[in-house]
Amino acid sequence: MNGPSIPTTPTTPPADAVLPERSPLAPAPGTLIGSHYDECFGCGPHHPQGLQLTAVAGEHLDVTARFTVKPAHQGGPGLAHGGVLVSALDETLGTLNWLLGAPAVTGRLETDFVRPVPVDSVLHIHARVTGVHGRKVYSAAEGRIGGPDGPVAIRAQALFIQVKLEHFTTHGRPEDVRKILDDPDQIKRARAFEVNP
Ligand SMILES: CCCCCCCC/C=C\CCCCCCCC(=O)SCCNC(=O)CCNC(=O)[C@H](O)C(C)(C)COP(=O)(O)OP(=O)(O)OC[C@H]1O[C@@H](n2cnc3c(N)ncnc32)[C@H](O)[C@@H]1OP(=O)(O)O
Repeated sequence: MNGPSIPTTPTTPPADAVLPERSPLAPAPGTLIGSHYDECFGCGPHHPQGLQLTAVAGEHLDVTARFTVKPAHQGGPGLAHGGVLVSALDETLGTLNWLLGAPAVTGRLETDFVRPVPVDSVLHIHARVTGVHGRKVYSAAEGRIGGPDGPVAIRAQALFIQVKLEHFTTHGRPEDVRKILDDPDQIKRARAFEVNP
């Protein structure tokens, strides 16, 4: 008999997916994409144990990001933990949604670990949208070490699903949601999405 069903939806875009224009609200090419939430594990500047990843908007529907592997990120001795690297790619892929002007969450993320990443390495990440189909955003990323043109250490393909802001207000722990709603700066960032959902 068959075992439990495993989701097999591919993360490559279907033939009728489109590559939309950048949102008019997208950060200009070459500018830093600010953190979407100060306490985000991936990009929050106020998260002391977080990855504190910074991402810069590309010319098209693409971003570049840098992540420095610290001793706290070890899996094997002196080597980055694979799950931490996946988080860095997930976060970078998430920043693509600023270019599309609509919030989205990861539905599926497939990763190839190509070579080990030592502590102190800078992972140079490039991520791009590969297609949009309704609420589904298809994307891909690779992380290189030794420089932006160095060898690929990790690559991923993802499917993000666009959601309304209520996704966060409904499901988040109430005290954290309340803190955001009480912070005019954070609201401004969230509102940037609402103008062009
Ligand atoms: C004023 C408020 C202030 C708030 C401020 C906040 C602003 C923040 C802004 C931006 C934050 C970005 C944060 C980035 C952080 C990095 C990214 C992450 O790590 S995100 C966390 C990890 N991901 C999750 O926690 C998702 C958990 N899953 C879900 O919530 C649902 O399953 C969801 C939304 C993904 C889908 O649920 P459905 O009910 O909306 O939609 P259905 O109908 O199930 O799916 C739509 C289509 O997508 C496919 N799909 C869904 N999940 C799939 C999967 N896992 N694999 C393959 N296909 C999937 C389905 O087959 C369907 O396809 P067909 O339209 O029928 O062709």
